[in-house]
Formats: sequence, structure tokens, C-alpha cells
Amino acid sequence: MAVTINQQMSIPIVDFSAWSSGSVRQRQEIAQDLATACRSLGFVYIVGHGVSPELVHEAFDWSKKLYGLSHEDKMKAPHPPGPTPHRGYSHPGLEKVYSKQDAQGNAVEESQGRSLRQVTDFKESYEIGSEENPAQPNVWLPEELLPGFRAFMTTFYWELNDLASLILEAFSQGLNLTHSDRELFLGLHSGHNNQLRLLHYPPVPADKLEKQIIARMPAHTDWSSFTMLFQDDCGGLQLENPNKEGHFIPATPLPGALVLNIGDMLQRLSNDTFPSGTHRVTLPPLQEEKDGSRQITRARYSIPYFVAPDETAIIECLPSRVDEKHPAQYPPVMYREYGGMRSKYSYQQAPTNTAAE
Ligand SMILES: O=C(O)CCC(=O)C(=O)O
Ligand SMILES: [Fe+2]
Repeated sequence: MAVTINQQMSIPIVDFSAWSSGSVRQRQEIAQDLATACRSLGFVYIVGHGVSPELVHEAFDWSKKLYGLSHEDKMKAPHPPGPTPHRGYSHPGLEKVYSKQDAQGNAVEESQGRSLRQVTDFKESYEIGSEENPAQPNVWLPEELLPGFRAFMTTFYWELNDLASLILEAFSQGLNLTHSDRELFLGLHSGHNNQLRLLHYPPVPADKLEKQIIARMPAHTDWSSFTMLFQDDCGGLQLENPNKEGHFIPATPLPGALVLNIGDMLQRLSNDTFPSGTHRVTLPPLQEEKDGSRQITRARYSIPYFVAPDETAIIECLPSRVDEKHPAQYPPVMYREYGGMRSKYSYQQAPTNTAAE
């Protein structure tokens, strides 16, 4: 039995190890297990995913080296102004993550953008894409600052895309797509519009997070098709229980597992068969260090990989998932336009970077 519901954590675990070399029956079981898991929460742990622990370890090592550089050096690969291109280094406080609900209504755009920023997201990130995506060129550090970083990350990006392609196949089988829908679905994802993200949440006083004076990452959905996330052992990632608004389930770090969550595009393509999971990063349960009487959270590192449709792909409910009983829930949308709408306020003028002091 490849799917287990861990009672304590309630997030299903799917073993993907037999996907590439398994029998037709084994593959069918995995596809079904994955679909069952994604239907319920839109969140699943994948074990046996084939990305070697050494490679993941090396990626975290590079991330630590990157964030160990001085602010001045990190700013040699600055995120360009505005939300796109979404590449390079974002210092703490620059990017604001918010939910679809937070940003509704067009008339009060400016004030909304400002009010969303009253609570700073205390994290720093570095975004990497395909080297062959002219719409979103990478912003690299000078090679001498971190020799080998660019080469490693470029290889890692495509290694993760290899896994993403297998998971897309498993999804098309689990969703019972017709042959032509399968071709369409796979064809939307060339791999050139994915995004590899290195995230660092510096230590902060726990009470600042508790009192919501600052945030790590507020509740949101990802707007790509799905996300594969590696996290360190700190904890703090949580997903919202889809049946109980405002109740969050911890995505406790599970050694060797990646966390997969469904994004808005796959929710649309699957016509709501797979819900896009709302998640956030908040206070981890572990607080090991103390600063006088004040509790300080540990630093946290995570590496999400967003598997996205191509920029100009038109996303609409796949015909295999639409019938009289299940009419299409979404009109067609170009992926680039949807992303633009969701990220509109995320890179407005940032407040000064002092929130965690
Ligand atoms: O850091 C994490 O665990 C989650 C990151 C995340 O949700 C995101 O970057 O969209
Ligand atoms: Fe996310």
C-alpha cells in the first residue's frame, strides 16, 4: 500500500519509487494514490522521488553559502523592480506574499498594496529560471563571489524538471485524461517557465511573529501548476484544512520526502478535481535559542520548485474533466496574465528593512 495517512500529520505520503521502472499495474496504483492524495488536501509528501539526498544536501549548502554573503554582495544580483522578471535576490521585506482574497477589487489598488505591506514578510529569496526563457532572464551573482553556484543551480533546475515531467505523467493518468488531453496537458509544460527558489527565513523574535508584527510567509496559494518543496528540519510550513477555514495542519519535515502542493493552474486544468492548497510559513514548533527572556526562532531554509505552464499557455479546464454534471468552473486564461494579476502588489516599494530588530 503506497498511500498512508499519517494520523498525527494528516498529510498523505505517496511512494513514487516504482514509477519509472514499475509494471503497468504499479504505475496505475501510484497514479491513483497520487490522485487520491491530491483530491483531499492538495498537499502530499512524496518519498522515493529519485532526487538523491546528496544533491538536495548540496543545494541547501549552496543556499547557506549564498545567504552567508554580505548584504552588499547579495545585492550584486538584485531582483529587478516590480514583480516581473521574478529573478535574482530579494532582501527581507522586499517581496510581500498575499492571498487572492487579500487583493480583491480594483478601485482601491494603491491603498490596498500599501496596507498589505504593513506586515513585512521577514524572509529573503533568490529566484532562478531556465537559461532559455527570454521573458524572464536570470540575474546571477558575479561568478567569483560564489564559484560554481550558477552551474550547480542550472543542473539542479533541470534535474527537478525531470522529476516534474514524471509527476505530470502520473497526474495525467490519475486524472484519467484522454490521449489528446494528455498530450495537451504535457505540452503546456515545456519546463522553461518553472522557477527554482532558494528561501531563507532569518531568526526572529518569536513574539514578533506571534503578535503578527512581522510575518514569515502569509497564507496563500501558489499560482503555478504544482510545487515540489524541500525543507530543512526547522518546521513552520502549514497547510489550511480545506474543510475548516482558518485551521492549519503542520507539514512537519519528513526526512527524504518532498512536499508537493497543487497550484491554481492545476486546480483550473483539473476543473477543481485537485484543489490548490492554501499554505503559510509561521512560527516553527521548535524554539531552541534564547536571547535573554525573548525566544528567537531558528533560521529556516527551504527550496520550492514551481512547475508552471509556459508564459503564453492558455489554461482552461481539460475536456476530460468536464461533463454535464461537472461544467467548467473557469474561463480560459493566459498563464502570464493570471500570474501578473496574482503578483501585482508583491513588489511595490518596500518598507525599510528593520522589522525584526
Ligand atoms: O518556505 C516554505 O516552506 C514555503 C514557501 C512557499 O510557500 C512559497 O515560496 O510559495
Ligand atoms: Fe507557496
